[in-house]
Amino acid sequence: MPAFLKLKSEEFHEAGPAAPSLTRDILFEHVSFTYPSMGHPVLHDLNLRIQPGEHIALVGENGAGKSTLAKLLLGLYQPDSGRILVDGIDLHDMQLNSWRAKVGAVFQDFMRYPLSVQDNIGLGLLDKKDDPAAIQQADEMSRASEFIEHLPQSYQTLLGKEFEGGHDLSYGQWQKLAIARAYLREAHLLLLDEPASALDARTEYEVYRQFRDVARGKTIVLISHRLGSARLADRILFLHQGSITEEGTHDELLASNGSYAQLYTMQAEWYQEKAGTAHE
Ligand SMILES: Nc1ncnc2c1ncn2[C@@H]1O[C@H](COP(=O)(O)OP(=O)(O)OP(=O)(O)O)[C@@H](O)[C@H]1O
Repeated sequence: MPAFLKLKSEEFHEAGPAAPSLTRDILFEHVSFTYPSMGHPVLHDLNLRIQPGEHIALVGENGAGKSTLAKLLLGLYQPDSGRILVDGIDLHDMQLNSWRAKVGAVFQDFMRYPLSVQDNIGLGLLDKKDDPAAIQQADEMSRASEFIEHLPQSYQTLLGKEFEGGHDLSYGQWQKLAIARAYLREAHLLLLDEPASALDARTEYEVYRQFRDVARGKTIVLISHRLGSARLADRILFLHQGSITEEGTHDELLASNGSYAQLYTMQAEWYQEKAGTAHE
């Protein structure tokens, strides 16, 4: 069972209106959220409008609330106060299954299914599961095809340590399959929470760039600590202790010389130093 279904709270609605067929507009209105085990809110009075087809990057330090925001958007948790509207419909009142069917999500704790490569990618997509052309396109986009070609039975290779003869993959290879699976869903909204953290910075950048190019017209929310990938987004939101403290394009945020600019400069210097020592 996918991780996000396990997280699902019992109190969510399965009645109510279905998710709109075309996601036009996502609106966070004064959203606050507190985990029951925490004494203070993780998100405070957050206001955010995501335009249709917009590519958003959510960045900020560890614990700023980025994943929590993504989970609220998926309907895994409900705000304590405020509301999240999709095309004007409160997520709380919507049939969550129909909403999730329109969202392709890759979380840090993505699932690894003890199935063949092909089934791992096409899982739950009856129309796509046996469509090799669609699967191959998704793999090329996620760069999964590079290692699949070298597996003993290519797409039919059985994955997972659970099976005798099952082939295990590296974390980064599993991650590429999860990205391919999300791409194949033809979702209106793609929610990518550190989808490529196990990949090196250059591969992450390439995967995200390709994803962005093929996903034109779809809304993308990317969470990444690598600001080199985040800079490809139409708009970057910098989260600090549960509030959006800076927002704009990469160039605008650099020009404003705030926390984003500092973090970006630090990362750029780090990569330059690393490249320098590699050449010594
Ligand atoms: N299930 C949970 N129960 C209780 N507290 C949680 C839970 N998930 C996250 N938190 C806490 O909420 C805060 C925000 O966490 P969140 O994962 O949203 O941050 P983040 O910005 O995505 O961080 P990171 O960059 O490290 O992934 C943190 O203090 C975290 O410890």
